[in-house]
Amino acid sequence: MSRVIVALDFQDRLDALQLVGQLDPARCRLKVGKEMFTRFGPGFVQVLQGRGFDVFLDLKFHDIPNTAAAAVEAAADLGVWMVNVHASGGRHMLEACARQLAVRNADERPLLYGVTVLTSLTDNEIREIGWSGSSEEAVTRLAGLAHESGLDGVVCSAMEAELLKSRFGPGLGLVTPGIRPAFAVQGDQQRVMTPAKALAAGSDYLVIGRPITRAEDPMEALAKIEAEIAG
Ligand SMILES: O=C(O)c1cc(=O)[nH]c(=O)n1[C@@H]1O[C@H](COP(=O)(O)O)[C@@H](O)[C@H]1O
Repeated sequence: MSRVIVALDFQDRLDALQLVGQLDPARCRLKVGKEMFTRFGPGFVQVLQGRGFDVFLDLKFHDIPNTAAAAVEAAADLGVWMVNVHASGGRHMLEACARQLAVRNADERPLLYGVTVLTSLTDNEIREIGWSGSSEEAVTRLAGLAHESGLDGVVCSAMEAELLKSRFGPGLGLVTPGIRPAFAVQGDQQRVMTPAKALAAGSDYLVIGRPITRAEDPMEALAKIEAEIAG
């Protein structure tokens, strides 16, 4: 199964479905984030699932434990493959979310991932927020918290993947956005890496949006990424 997750960030439902119509569930999974979920709701996720795709519901929940756990439960009821929360929501929130899913059979619950430090943040911005240390230190701290709290993995930049795998071992899954093939522009992402380098560093899943979705020929872009990974 492919390790590519295509980020569907579209304003227009038909534009998104036109791309999805060209994609094969054996070649990628799909991510639905805040923009499309807010516009088109759970029905849109169900359409994608009906077409055979595993869906990563990327709503980055961050709230009091009771509310966050209930939101994670709603994602599980929707049947998504993966859901995420902000690891900075704290230990009690993370544990409550993990506990909420633990009552389900392993194959009947989504994977639960914790967002560490957004790939768009620089060390300067991290300091401005008030987190101590470099991005690597903040990511390691939050990944440790997520791991101890029973999450399946974390969302981080591929630049931290090697460090996290060596620190926490293969039991902590890594989803890495901020993937930029050589042919793509960096845009608002700061901590970026190419697909092949990210996998070599220890990423389990690559989240790739605009380099595919905004390419002149999205299928050609995906094929180039697959060739880079294979080669
Ligand atoms: O949780 C995420 O998926 C996420 C976390 C993060 O730190 N950085 C990040 O870019 N993302 C998401 O990954 C996608 C990246 O898209 P592109 O920058 O277009 O490849 C977007 O949908 C972001 O919302």
